[in-house]
Amino acid sequence: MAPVPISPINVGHIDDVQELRKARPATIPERFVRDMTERPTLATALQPPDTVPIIDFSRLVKGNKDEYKSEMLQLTRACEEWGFFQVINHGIDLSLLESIEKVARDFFVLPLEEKQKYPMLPGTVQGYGQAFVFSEDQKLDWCNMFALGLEPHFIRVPKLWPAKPLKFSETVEVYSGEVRKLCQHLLEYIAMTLNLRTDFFEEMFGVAVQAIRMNYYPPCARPDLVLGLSPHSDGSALTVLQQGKGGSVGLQILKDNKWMPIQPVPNAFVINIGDTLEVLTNGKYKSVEHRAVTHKEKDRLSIVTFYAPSYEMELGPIPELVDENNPCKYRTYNHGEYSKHYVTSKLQGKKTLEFAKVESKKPT
Ligand SMILES: COC(=O)C(/C=C/C1=C(C)CCCC1(C)C)=C/O[C@H]1C=C(C)C(=O)O1
Ligand SMILES: O=C(O)CCC(=O)C(=O)O
Ligand SMILES: [Fe+2]
Repeated sequence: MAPVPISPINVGHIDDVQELRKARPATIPERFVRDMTERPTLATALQPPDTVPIIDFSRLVKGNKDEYKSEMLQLTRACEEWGFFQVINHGIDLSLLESIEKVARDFFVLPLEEKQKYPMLPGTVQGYGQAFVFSEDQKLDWCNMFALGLEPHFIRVPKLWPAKPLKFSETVEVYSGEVRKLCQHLLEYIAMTLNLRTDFFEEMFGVAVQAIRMNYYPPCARPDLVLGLSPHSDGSALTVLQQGKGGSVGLQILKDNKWMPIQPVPNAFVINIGDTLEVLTNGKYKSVEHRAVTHKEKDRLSIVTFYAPSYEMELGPIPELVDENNPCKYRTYNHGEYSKHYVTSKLQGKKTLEFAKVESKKPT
């Protein structure tokens, strides 16, 4: 008899949340019910002008001098004070945003047996399932995920690329190419806000790592008890998030110790600074903790692109951004090692970034 592969990780049985929703159990299974302190009851609506900055990308690319200057100031403020911003007029064809949303939705509505042909195995982050689950007693997110590594090609797992819907792979390729260019351009402007050469990050990153994750949050009868996605910061340099049309307001960021919702802006991308940019800028720009919550009647879809340096890169604070007033907060490490650490740790606020922190000197 062929040996049965033994996984060192025992995650127990993970219910598929779309199937749970269909079955409508009288109570929410215990594994999804959060401890009191984690329950999403405390969101405070952001009041204008205290909302996540909106960057008009077209004013950066082809605005007049004044428009360019004021947009660059907004971008600097967004990176320094928020770690999140929304980008409008980004230049990506709106029909492509519609197409990716359609193939993502069409994928999630497929029968479970079809989706399970592409399983996200315990301890891995690609395919269909729930990522970041490492033990039987870990609470689960009210979310189904489908993720693929895209660039460089060696991170691709071809057997996880779905045959259905028919246009899935083609759409992901075209969409990801466009989002990659957007990331490269955003990093050029971000470099300029730091008085670095425009091509600083492009040169430093080598062949950047890129991955896509589609998150589907079905409605939940008790949104007050569960989380769509656990609090975390992203390990990437930049993350580009597209919120599906007509979905619930689900993304929340931790601002001044309070959870605040991000109102979707039609056709905009939500951009956030990941751990890697926090390290490179020596904490001048921060990766901000965020989470997703669910809704009683509405579902929600998000399509997320992670953009990060090559795994080979040795990474630490950029020397120009370290001085007496801002002493070095992070050590130098290999990005591949950080990626491994990130994907083998559960989502837990900003805990994974402790990997990179310089030990603080104990008072003598
Ligand atoms: C919440 O974050 C993630 O799911 C995630 C995973 C990304 C990846 C894949 C889905 C496929 C293989 C590559 C990669 C690890 C990038 C976050 O990605 C961040 C974390 C690190 C580190 C990073 O580089 O991007
Ligand atoms: O769905 C969302 O809005 C949040 C998704 C997210 O933070 C992630 O996938 O890393
Ligand atoms: Fe995230």
